[in-house]
Amino acid sequence: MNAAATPEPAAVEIVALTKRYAPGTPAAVDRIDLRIASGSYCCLLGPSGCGKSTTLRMIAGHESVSSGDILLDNRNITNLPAAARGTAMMFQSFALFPHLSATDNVAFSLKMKGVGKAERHKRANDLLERVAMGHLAARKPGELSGGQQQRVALARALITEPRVLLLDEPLSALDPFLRIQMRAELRRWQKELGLTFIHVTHSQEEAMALADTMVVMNHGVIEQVGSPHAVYNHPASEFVARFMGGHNVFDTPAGPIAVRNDRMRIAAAAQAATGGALAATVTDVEYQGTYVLLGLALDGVAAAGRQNVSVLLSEAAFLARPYAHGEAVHLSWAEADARVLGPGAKPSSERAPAPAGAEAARQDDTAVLAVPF
Ligand SMILES: Nc1ncnc2c1ncn2[C@@H]1O[C@H](COP(=O)(O)OP(=O)(O)OP(=O)(O)O)[C@@H](O)[C@H]1O
Repeated sequence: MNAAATPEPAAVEIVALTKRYAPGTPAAVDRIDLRIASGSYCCLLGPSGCGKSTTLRMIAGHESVSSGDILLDNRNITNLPAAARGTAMMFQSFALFPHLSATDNVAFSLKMKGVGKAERHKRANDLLERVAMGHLAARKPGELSGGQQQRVALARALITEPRVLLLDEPLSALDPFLRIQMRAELRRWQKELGLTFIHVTHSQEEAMALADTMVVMNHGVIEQVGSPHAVYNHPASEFVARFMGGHNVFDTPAGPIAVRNDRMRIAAAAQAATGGALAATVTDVEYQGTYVLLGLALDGVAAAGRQNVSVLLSEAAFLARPYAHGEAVHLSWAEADARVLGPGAKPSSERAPAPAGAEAARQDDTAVLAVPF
């Protein structure tokens, strides 16, 4: 790649994409449809085994497709070899050659293509300059920090002039501090390069920090697609609300609802208005600095798995009225903060007609005193 030139980003379209590893087994990826905007940062997110890496590998051409299509700027790349697709992959472990310098690692694919030494070294060093690694170009991977290795891995992926960069858990080999630092760098590079990035992660926090578009997957299907703000504020299903965290799910006569834990209203049991607020007991008080996280158990609720509720208070609110372990309280929320949850996506074999709207926010701000059943 000419370090000064930025290739046009490409839009990726996935149509009814399916992967079944063996006949008779459930599909690892089950008829998913997705359009990823050109020049955007897309995160595929979901629990282990949900099919996100399989999806990425099919886009990369490292895994065959059982059925469906993958288009890159309207060009059907489904059956093209990996090297002919216009994609490049950056792996979790960076997969650098330990015996080669940073320059030779980056230049490797050009060498395979028969590009002369002077030319390939120039292009590799230009790219290393671009990721602020020019001064360490002669070092081998073992002489570089994790973050520096990641920059070399990025330069190596970019040397093939990809239109789309595919990143498979690119931060998970780094320690937590470096992970946050490199996350910011990835985002900056994506904006600077203007490329389409598709990044697989199991971390909600990472996806929220990076993505223009989040794709939440479960059991081989897509549960929800949207901006981090949209997904966090309007989870489409109970799975998304629980997987994203920071939400409580309650059963109500109208169906399950989600309420963000920072939108919960809490009052001492003695002060609460009678009639309907949920009685609960504080089971845990966790100081988090800016916030204090209260863990609570609902009183007298039989439904397994939904008894535990969390409430996030600002430090100031908590200091103004500290709650103590074992204290009896009442919980409620404004109706505008309740999100009605749809049934969630199902694998195509079980798929029912589209769920009803996922959100039932109202304009009024009256407290709902919903009672679980
Ligand atoms: N090579 C394979 N052969 C058979 N089954 C596979 C293979 N690779 C993955 N699977 C299965 O396909 C499903 C999806 O796996 P995949 O690796 O795509 O999930 P993932 O969401 O990326 O999970 P993780 O975060 O653990 O990597 C899982 O049930 C997995 O066991």
